[in-house]
Amino acid sequence: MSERVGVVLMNLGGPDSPAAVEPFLYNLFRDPAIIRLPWGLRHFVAWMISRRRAPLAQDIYARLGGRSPILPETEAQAQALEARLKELGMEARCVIAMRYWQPFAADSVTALKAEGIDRVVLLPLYPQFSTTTTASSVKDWLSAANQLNFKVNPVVAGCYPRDPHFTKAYADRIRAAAEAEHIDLNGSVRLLFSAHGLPERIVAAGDPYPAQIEASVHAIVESLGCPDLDVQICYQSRVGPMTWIGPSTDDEIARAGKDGKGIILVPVSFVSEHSETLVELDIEYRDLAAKQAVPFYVRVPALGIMPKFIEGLARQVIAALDRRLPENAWRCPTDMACACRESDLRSGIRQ
Ligand SMILES: C=CC1=C(C)c2cc3[nH]c(cc4nc(cc5[nH]c(cc1n2)c(C)c5CCC(=O)O)C(CCC(=O)O)=C4C)c(C)c3C=C
Ligand SMILES: [Fe+2]
Ligand SMILES: [Fe+2]
Repeated sequence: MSERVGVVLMNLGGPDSPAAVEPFLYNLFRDPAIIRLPWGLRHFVAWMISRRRAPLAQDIYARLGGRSPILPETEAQAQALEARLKELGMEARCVIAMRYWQPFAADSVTALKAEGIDRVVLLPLYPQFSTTTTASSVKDWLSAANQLNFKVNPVVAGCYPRDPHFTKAYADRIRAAAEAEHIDLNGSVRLLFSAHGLPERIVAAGDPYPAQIEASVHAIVESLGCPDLDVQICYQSRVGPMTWIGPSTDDEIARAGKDGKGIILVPVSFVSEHSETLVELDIEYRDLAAKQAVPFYVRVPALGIMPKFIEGLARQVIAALDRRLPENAWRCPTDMACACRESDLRSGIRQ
């Protein structure tokens, strides 16, 4: 009998109602990958921060009708991936595990168990590895599988910061946006590659995320093939009083205004739309760009179900299944094509 394959698409998740905002934030801040404190203190701090931040976050989600679109976007990606894998000759069941809101890892384990799945591929929808995202999601899933006595030895597909399908898909998005707005990429325009930020101390502890963001940006720019492109990486979504890596997206928007440069903004760390693209980028930063007299501000859409991107995911899945790893082993699946180091990934997963 042939093996039954399950693919788990992993993302951060988002609240599905105004009442879900505070518990979603609590789940996020009690994650040891985000707040590195002992258990009791971490839960207390998580409770405090989530209570304090909830009203502000509720206002953000109110602009999206009270809920994050990240789950429907991920469901569409799961469906598209399942269909593409089928075309490639692989019958696979694609399910979703969100890190901080439902469906949780345990829900995906229950679904796969009920279907008698015996091979599992974990597919983080984070192209660039971070201990706060990829490693946290994988650890969370392994722990749910263990608790529910689901005895499979999953393989992890990703990170894929330089995957040619992923990077060419963003290059296509940039070209399409420039064409639609009649913008000459060699003219007075700056490409702002805006990635979700990280606290500096997480990077100082060895997180390879900024290096992988740079790897993605280099590959995207290379595939655009415009030698005189004006390119800048920046980091958005700062939360709380910590020092975050920079430069910040708002500072870079102000600098573009001073330089008289229009902006094409590329949300390079995200593959779907949610509050940080639809509110932060499309409303808050657009307003800021207008205030800073930036000549134009065009935001490139996230990849969603773009066929080139889904093709890349399908290939990641197939490649991961070809690598039969020993129990609990982790190897950077992108090997030579990837900027991360195996040792960083190990410490990220095992922390
Ligand atoms: C210390 C806090 C946070 C770190 C570190 C962090 C890393 C990180 N997050 C994403 C992707 C997403 N984050 C999203 C929302 C979100 N993130 C934080 C905090 C940290 N993230 C908060 C408090 C929130 C909630 C919204 C808010 O209150 O501002 C989301 C969107 C969820 C949605 O709208 O559906 C995504 C996606 C990455 C890629 C990352 C590190 C690499
Ligand atoms: Fe975040
Ligand atoms: Fe990697």
